[in-house]
Amino acid sequence: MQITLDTPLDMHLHLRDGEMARLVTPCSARTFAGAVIMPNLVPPVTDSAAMRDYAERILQAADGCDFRPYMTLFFKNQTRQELETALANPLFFGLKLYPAGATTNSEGGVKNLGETGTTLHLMEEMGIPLLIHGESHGFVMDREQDFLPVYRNLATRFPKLKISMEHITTAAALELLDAHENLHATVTLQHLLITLDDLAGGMLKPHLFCKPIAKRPADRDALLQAALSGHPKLMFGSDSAPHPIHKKECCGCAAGVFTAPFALAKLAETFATHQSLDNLQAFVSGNARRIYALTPPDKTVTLVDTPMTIPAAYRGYGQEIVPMDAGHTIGWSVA
Ligand SMILES: NC(=O)N[C@@H](CC(=O)O)C(=O)O
Ligand SMILES: [Zn+2]
Ligand SMILES: [Zn+2]
Repeated sequence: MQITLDTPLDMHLHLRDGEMARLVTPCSARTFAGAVIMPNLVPPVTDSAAMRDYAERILQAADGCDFRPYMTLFFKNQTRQELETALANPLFFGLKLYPAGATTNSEGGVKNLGETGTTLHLMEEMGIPLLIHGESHGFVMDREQDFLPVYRNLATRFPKLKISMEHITTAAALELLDAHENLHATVTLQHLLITLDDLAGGMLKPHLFCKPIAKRPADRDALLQAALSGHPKLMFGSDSAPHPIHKKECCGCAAGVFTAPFALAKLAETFATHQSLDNLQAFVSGNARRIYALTPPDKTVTLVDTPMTIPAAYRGYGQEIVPMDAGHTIGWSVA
């Protein structure tokens, strides 16, 4: 069996910077035609000059692969002038809103959602998408569900604003997705496959630890069914989020799961297992292209049911990253 995908897109990706970016960027750029690049560097990418320079470093690191970085700015109540400057860069995609402290490198995020209205109005008027890490500061298993009223409120107050609920992990978020025309969502590979049990039900698995935390079997099953069915508002966003091994295998494990190099192969295996290969194109590209009218570079990738073993670690440029399912064999690979 095999499948050829047109212009695969990763709608939520962390490429980091410096040596780490040099190691991980090709892992995505080899198979994806483009990706939405998250701005949570230290310091975060808040202005157009930083965004332009970061895009340049990413293109350098892509090492000749035809790969479009769809750049985001870290939400900071940007002014009309700042948004106009961003829009002048053809690689600019949208603003990413992090509640302060919700996840890795988000300390500079939004402290008071009540103060975001002016920028959100401008974004609605200018057609700039809003991407949100939607978690409260409540109990860890409830953080996404707690945040759903915020999504509902924003979707209602700004009906023309395209809002993406990033990396959804609950059946409740899927329900909300269907309730508002201007809500869209990304979902990761790991949240289609694992539950909290895989992370913490036995020996603790730091390489499966991310935010939002993996949830219940019923949530995982609902997300998987939605993806397999080619749900038109659900897009693949790996949230591939590399951390050096010493930040994961330690006391105080950083949140983030690294999946970029084999994400498409694992998705093909998953969709094939559930006789849903026909819907993979929509999930990894078609939905995103339609929702955002994207025109990524022409690129196809063929996946075949030839097994591959996920490496124990990815090494280079003085970096070492342990991926999800290190050392496991999966049934599909890139041809
Ligand atoms: N998902 C994660 O657990 N971590 C991401 C940040 C994020 O997407 O929330 C990271 O940058 O490491
Ligand atoms: Zn996030
Ligand atoms: Zn992320």
